[in-house]
Amino acid sequence: MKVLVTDPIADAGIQRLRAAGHDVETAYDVEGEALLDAVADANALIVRSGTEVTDEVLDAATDLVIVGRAGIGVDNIDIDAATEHGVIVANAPEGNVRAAAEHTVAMTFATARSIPQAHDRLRGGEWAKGEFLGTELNGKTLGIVGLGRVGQEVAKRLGGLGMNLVAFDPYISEERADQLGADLADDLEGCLDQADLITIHTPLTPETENMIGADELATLGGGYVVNCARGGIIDEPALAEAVEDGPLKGAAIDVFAEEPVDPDNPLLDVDDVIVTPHLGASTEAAQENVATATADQVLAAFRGEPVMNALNAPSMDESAFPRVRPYIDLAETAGKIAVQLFDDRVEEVEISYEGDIAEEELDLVTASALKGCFEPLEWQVNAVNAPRIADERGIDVTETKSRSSEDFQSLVTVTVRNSDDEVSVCGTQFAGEDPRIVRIDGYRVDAIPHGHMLVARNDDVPGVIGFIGSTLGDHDVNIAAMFNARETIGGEALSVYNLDDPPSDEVLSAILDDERLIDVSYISLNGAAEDDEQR
Ligand SMILES: NC(=O)C1=CN([C@@H]2O[C@H](COP(=O)(O)OP(=O)(O)OC[C@H]3O[C@@H](n4cnc5c(N)ncnc54)[C@H](O)[C@@H]3O)[C@@H](O)[C@H]2O)C=CC1
Ligand SMILES: O=C(O)C(=O)COP(=O)(O)O
Repeated sequence: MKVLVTDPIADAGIQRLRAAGHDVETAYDVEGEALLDAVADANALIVRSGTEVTDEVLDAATDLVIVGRAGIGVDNIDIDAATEHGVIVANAPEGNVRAAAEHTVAMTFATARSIPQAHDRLRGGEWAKGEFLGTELNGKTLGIVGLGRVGQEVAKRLGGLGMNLVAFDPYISEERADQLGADLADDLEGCLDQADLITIHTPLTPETENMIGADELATLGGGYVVNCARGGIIDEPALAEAVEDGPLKGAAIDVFAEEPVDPDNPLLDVDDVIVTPHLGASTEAAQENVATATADQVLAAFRGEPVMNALNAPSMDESAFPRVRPYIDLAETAGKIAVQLFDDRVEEVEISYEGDIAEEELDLVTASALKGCFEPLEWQVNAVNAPRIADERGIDVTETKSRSSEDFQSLVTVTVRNSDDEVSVCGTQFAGEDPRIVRIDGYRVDAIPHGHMLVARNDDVPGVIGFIGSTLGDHDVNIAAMFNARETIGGEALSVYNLDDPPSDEVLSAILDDERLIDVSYISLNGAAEDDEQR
């Protein structure tokens, strides 16, 4: 597989991918047409904040399985478009949290004591001791906007250095804030009102974009602003003005609405605004952590395993994966068989789990069943976009679970239906990952779900199985295995055949022409392309 890396990541991540046998190509600072060319044959794309992963990039990347973000913020990735394209987006939400928190603490002290400004003056030969009277942080109130992973680490550190804490985060519990010794403000204004210094730790979203403007800065009064989260959350010209002309004493900014920052950005022109070029995550430890975590997610995606930090695909607990894995393929297969037997417009898909499997977290299995249902319809589908495709096409999806199962340890049933009809296909795993289809529409069968299958429904009269066998034989199609089931003697019967080759349309109509046959369906469990080739 080819992995394209378009922002610098630690070598440890690249080595991990190469050690697993993949080609890793680095193309830093590519944009426009060059980026579109570079991604054209990539199976994975690894980025940091420097690459805009747009709909256009995803369109060009026809073989892409995953976009790995070696870091936290994903505002540079069009996740909706990735989902449409069936591409997983995964970030590395843990590895650089401490680095970002430490940089925030460093920036807080640097602005409160004007360290960069004093440094510059001294380097310029001036002993300006009398001009820098800083703010002591001990006993002052820190307002934390966004009390997530980084915000909480900042709370621990600056709380430990004697600051009082007030936080605004509508999505965090009072209890968690209490544990950190922070008062939870009811709204942003309440937080700004109490704070001597605010630090921003939210993601950049439509909700947080420009959430700190001139009015909010006026509410903060004569304090400081630190932003090591994302540019675009604070209105930059308003901040520059509030520091330059009052009321703010200073600001420390690591991130900008546009990066690399435009030299004309007003923040670069104000003495009491100190700046760093998006360095929050730039420590050796953080970079090694996020690069290896991202490489692991790419490897999991290549192996078809759940991607732990996927933002647009079902993920699961690593320890549960071995128990669930056999059912991922089985559900897909049951979906493929059900939809090919149904042969009508699908309005509803029901996935039922019975027995031990019902105890597990099954989002991934359900997504896989949907993939199976939609793939024979030749929709571009995978487990990432299958739930969305169902939603967009108005197909109702229901999942049911029952801890008890009559005959088997675990059963997965996929039922496709519309208001006129339905087909259900039920599968299990025998010991050692031996998948079987054990029921089709209530008929008890024991079919190996593999390759080319023929499912016939016929009157239960003598000679039908022989007729089907000889018709297939006359056309050079060999039967590898078969299973027959019936409702009542002389009623209706259903037989399932595993074939070595796909039957031509001619054989199928020769079989169906016989009046004893009610229905014959050829089920391909290969890809359509593979099938066409064999035909
Ligand atoms: N400067 C740098 O190099 C780095 C920057 N970051 C950035 O730091 C920020 C925080 O990262 P994490 O703590 O890991 O994210 P997180 O997702 O753990 O926490 C974000 C918090 O913001 C809260 N939030 C969301 N909308 C809000 C709103 N409208 N008002 C108040 N709170 C809101 C959420 O409830 C959540 O608790 C992100 O923007 C991330 O990209 C992270 C690492 C390095
Ligand atoms: O992880 C994040 O959100 C960061 O902002 C770090 O960005 P970077 O990987 O240094 O471009």
